[in-house]
Amino acid sequence: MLAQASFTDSHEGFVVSGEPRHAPSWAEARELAYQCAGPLPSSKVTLGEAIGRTLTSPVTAQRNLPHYASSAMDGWAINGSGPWILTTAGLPLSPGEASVIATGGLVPTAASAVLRKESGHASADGHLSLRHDAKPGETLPGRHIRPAGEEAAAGEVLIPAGTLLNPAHIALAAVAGHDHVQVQRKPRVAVVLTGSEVVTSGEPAPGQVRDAFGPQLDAVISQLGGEPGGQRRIGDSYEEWMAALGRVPDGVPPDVTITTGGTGKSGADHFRDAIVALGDRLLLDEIAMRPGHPAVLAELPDGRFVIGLPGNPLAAMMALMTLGEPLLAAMGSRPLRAAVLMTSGADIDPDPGRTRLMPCTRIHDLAFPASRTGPGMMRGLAWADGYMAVPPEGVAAGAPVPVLPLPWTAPINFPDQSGGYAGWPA
Ligand SMILES: Nc1nc2c(c(=O)[nH]1)N[C@H]1C(S)=C(S)[C@@H](COP(=O)(O)OP(=O)(O)OC[C@H]3O[C@@H](n4cnc5c(N)ncnc54)[C@H](O)[C@@H]3O)O[C@H]1N2
Ligand code: MOO
Repeated sequence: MLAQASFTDSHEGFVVSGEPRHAPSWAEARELAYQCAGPLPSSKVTLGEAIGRTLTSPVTAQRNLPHYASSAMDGWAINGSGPWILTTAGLPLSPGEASVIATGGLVPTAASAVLRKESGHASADGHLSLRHDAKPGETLPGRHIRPAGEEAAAGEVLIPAGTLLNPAHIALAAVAGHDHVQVQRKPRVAVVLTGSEVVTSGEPAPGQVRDAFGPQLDAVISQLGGEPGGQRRIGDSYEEWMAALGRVPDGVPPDVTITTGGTGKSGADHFRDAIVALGDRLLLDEIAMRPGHPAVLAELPDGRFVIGLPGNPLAAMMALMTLGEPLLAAMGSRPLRAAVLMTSGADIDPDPGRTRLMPCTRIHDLAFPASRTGPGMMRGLAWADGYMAVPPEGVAAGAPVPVLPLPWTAPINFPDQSGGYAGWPA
């Protein structure tokens, strides 16, 4: 299995049991990134912090919910069918007595019902009578009283473990008296942006490029279930790489570090050398896919993961989907998202030996490759509904092709999850 595979120190090839082999396929790389990490431990958070998180311990009703019988209306607590003598609010009622009560108020002992304000008439001399136009049944026992335990009995599970918490879950936990809940911890993801030619504002001069990652990568990390753990910029030197990868940043260390650029194997690219010098385990070096083939996945001796994304912007985003999405899903205890089979709207030529990840648009339930999708381009991805994983043998128009949503398109563009595609034949 790939999980047992490793690289030679010279990075010349992927070896399994001493035998050189080709770079893993796109599907193998996704699977390896998913299998290499387990769920992070849970953490206790305040209710306000818990929305959008996955609950790891059930929330139970510690006592009856509501815990006292309360009035559902503004009016009077009554004992009997009337008329009644008004008495002090809150005191036990004798037969024929009534007292003022507000919605949500504690129903006094021996009250048989609550009479709505619009159904009764209180006279100046302290008597209460039923109005002639009151609805039938207004004085029946239990009327307009919310009994204790109506919503849940003490001990009942209100929110099971595994629930993705929405605002209503949080309100439910609050009314049940909880201040904190146990949730799945999100992986903290730090970003190291490399390249002395990369500038962060304005129009770049010839030989410079404007940073495509800094302004958006943290948002994508959040959409993939991670917690952004800070960004750092370095140049291209080996020393800078060593410092950025080796140093545990102040405060909470990241669970994952994502780097951009420097994944090439030229003398100018130091990512691999730094990884090896730090004693890291290269879990994956190169993927048989395009773009993004130089992507790397490594594990540091202290258990932190490093994802090396290529510098070309589209290549980096496709490599992030291939490695980052599965890794963060595994750490967040979420399933690996399956591709959906869609019908290709176009013929796509073979590209022997590698999967092509092509941003695509959905038109009348057909998937069409987007245009302007060179490895360094962003225009195609910007308008895409997802990306196709085109197999090495290509795909004919009208034939099925696996398609995955992008983190920012998932909720709206892929309603039909039937025919989910779990893996690519190795
Ligand atoms: N001799 C070979 N050269 C290259 C190969 C190869 O196989 N043999 N592969 C090409 C492919 S494919 C890719 S992808 C890149 C990988 O490059 P690196 O990861 O080493 O990245 P850099 O060389 O640092 O940068 C590549 C490209 O991306 C631009 N870049 C870098 N950072 C940013 C950023 N933050 N925002 C926007 N653009 C960025 C950088 O300026 C370069 O233009 O290698 C190919 N070469
Ligand atoms: O990974 Mo490179 O961008 O194929 O182009």
